[in-house]
Amino acid sequence: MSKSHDPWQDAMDHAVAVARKSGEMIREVVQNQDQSSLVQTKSSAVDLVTETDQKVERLIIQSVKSKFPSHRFIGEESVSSGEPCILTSDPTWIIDPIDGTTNFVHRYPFVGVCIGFAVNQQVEWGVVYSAIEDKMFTARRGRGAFCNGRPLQVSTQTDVHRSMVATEFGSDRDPQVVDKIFSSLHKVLSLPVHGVRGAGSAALNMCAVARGSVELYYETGVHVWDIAAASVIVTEAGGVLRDTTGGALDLMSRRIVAANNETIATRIIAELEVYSSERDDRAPDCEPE
Ligand SMILES: Nc1ncnc2c1ncn2[C@@H]1O[C@H](CO)[C@@H](O)[C@H]1OP(=O)(O)O
Ligand SMILES: [Mg+2]
Ligand SMILES: [Mg+2]
Repeated sequence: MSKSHDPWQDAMDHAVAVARKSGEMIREVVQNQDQSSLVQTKSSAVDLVTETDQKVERLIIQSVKSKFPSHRFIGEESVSSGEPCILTSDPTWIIDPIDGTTNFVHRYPFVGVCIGFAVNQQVEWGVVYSAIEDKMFTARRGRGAFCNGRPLQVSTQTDVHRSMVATEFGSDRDPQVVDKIFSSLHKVLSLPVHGVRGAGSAALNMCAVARGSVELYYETGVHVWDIAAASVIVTEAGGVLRDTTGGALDLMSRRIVAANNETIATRIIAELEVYSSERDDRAPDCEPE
């Protein structure tokens, strides 16, 4: 695919520019304002949102709309305020303005601005900007994955006992869910693996797989905006994507495994508890009372 024939390159260039601008806004707030008293909660007492999440999402959507008026959007904060979360075959920007809001609020330095772009329900490119670290992760389908312009490659490790695994505790504190999280964690740790880490951002955990820092990342409860942009970064770096059931990844299913290769993916998936969160694309009319 030559650059001149890529219909989506302009959109990707725009995403890189607006992600950088968003990152500047985020850094400004982290350096100059205390967010701890300004947070609001969403789905649970520990699912946080700030004015900056909303401002950054508005900045991204407004700038894209003026340049690409026919494109659609799925944005974390727009969905939160009632917009639909349906991926059609139209060109769609999938946005998480701050992935790692809890980190942002606590000044823990891993927050990602995530912008993915799907056409015919396939992610064409993804941009994840780690704003505090100033690392721009990018990937275009078929053209490789990069961090600040340098190519990314997953780890070549196939021995699970020499692997490092990333996961998160999520925002659901239902005791049954917490039990399942700890059951999986117990089994994975006891394999044993070298270590378990979590950046506090689904997207940055996936970028850690892409750059070979961890062999695998798994989680249940993620949303499409957490994983869409980073999904193509993982595959273009040579990695694989799965559902925690072992089947193909479904962006709307709230479950993900991103791994360096099939061997590690299969071995870890065998240890994971499979459970479900409500799908992202559930029809609002079908919601239970
Ligand atoms: N208390 C919490 N701890 C960890 N992740 C949380 C969380 N609340 C929400 N999340 C979201 O869940 C994702 C997967 O763990 C994170 O990337 C994060 O995305 P967010 O910051 O965009 O909300
Ligand atoms: Mg997120
Ligand atoms: Mg977010």
